[in-house]
Amino acid sequence: MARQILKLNHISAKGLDRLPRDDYEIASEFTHPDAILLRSHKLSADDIPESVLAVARAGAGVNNIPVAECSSRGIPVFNTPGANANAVKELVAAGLLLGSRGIIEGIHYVNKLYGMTDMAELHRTLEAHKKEFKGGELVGKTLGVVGLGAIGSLVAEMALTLGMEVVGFDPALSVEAAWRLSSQVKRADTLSALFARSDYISLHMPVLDSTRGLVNAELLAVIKPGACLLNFARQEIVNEGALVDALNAGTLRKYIADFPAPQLIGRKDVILMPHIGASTEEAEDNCAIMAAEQLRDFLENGNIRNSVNFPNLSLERVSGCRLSVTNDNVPKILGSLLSILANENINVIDMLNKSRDEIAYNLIDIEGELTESVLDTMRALNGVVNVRLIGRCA
Ligand SMILES: NC(=O)c1ccc[n+]([C@@H]2O[C@H](COP(=O)([O-])OP(=O)(O)OC[C@H]3O[C@@H](n4cnc5c(N)ncnc54)[C@H](O)[C@@H]3O)[C@@H](O)[C@H]2O)c1
Ligand SMILES: O=C(O)[C@H](O)COP(=O)(O)O
Repeated sequence: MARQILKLNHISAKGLDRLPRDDYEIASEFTHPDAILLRSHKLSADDIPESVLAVARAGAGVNNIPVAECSSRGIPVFNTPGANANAVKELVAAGLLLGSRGIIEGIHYVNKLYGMTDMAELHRTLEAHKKEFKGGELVGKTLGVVGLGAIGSLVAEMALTLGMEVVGFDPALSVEAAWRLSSQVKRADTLSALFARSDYISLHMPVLDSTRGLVNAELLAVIKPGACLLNFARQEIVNEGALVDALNAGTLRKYIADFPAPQLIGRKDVILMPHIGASTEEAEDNCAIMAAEQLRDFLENGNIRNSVNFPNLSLERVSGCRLSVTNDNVPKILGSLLSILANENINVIDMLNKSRDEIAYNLIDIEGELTESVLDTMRALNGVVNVRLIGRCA
């Protein structure tokens, strides 16, 4: 029977093609879907039917998904790290230019001259007014990059090529991300230090309990006067009241963001875009392909790549018959599972077990006949969250 994928956003056809239609049905409504594929759709725990085995986010941020609830139900949540990073980097480059030059104001001014038909008069008018749109250059200015992951590291690199000084802050920098980073990126010891010395600040961290409202009145009070803040990460990271106060006080010269909010729209010192950081053909294809492939590998093999709540784990198939078991990360459960199999004379020919926080996940390749009642015995074990039989047993 074909697996059913509930698709809650537009997903690029190139990604959906990775789920062959003979084996997968894809639609925006199913009562008992096997998995959910989405982008920024706000998913609540109540919207996830019991049948769902996995949730795949074609994109980076997972703050629209109830990840903790998924973890307690044994549902891995996947995302696509880095797949849209270049698209965001390019928009940040545009943001830096919009923040340094009178480009938007200049374009508005020219549009207002619609109907001026005399070329000489048009020329005179433009030349007389262009001083109103003078800007500054980026070269030699300092960009502070907050969060040096997939996007932040590309933004840092891009700014260096524009001749900017780059200072970075990331308290949880992974070793892999550190290797990617140019040695020219200077390290700020604290966020306040970064805010105090940067002419431009670009945010590139996820929304977490630790980052929600992180850019607050205290931080904005130490910002270098006349600095420009770019937010292509998430609105929730910036305290809106404190932001408006800093703009009104003139300490923050400009706010450029991908997340419009009612009290920011229409301000001269704010440039807002409609959450288009990842809206390029290339990024949409990359994210959709990665999400679909990860989902398929999980549904067909139990392998886990790029999950935000489960351990990453991949085991080559040596038999047609595989068990995937999710359990609480406590002692003795794996032993009990293996005893049940041994008592049934079922041979384990390969297995892998990994844990992450409170979750342990196992792939167990077996030989022998496995009945539904054995599976139920395993499911009934204290601490076992779910047991799935993948493939057919002999
Ligand atoms: N505007 C858009 O369309 C768009 C597109 C993609 C991603 N995003 C947002 O950008 C975020 C980052 O994406 P990414 O692909 O670079 O993710 P990533 O996981 O590769 O990098 C995030 C980095 O933030 C760091 N970090 C965590 N807490 C921090 C803190 N308190 N201070 C500083 N750094 C901290 C992490 O250590 C990590 O290195 C996403 O979570 C998403 O919210 C927006
Ligand atoms: O976190 C992300 O990947 C971005 O915010 C992109 O969101 P989107 O897929 O809805 O454009």
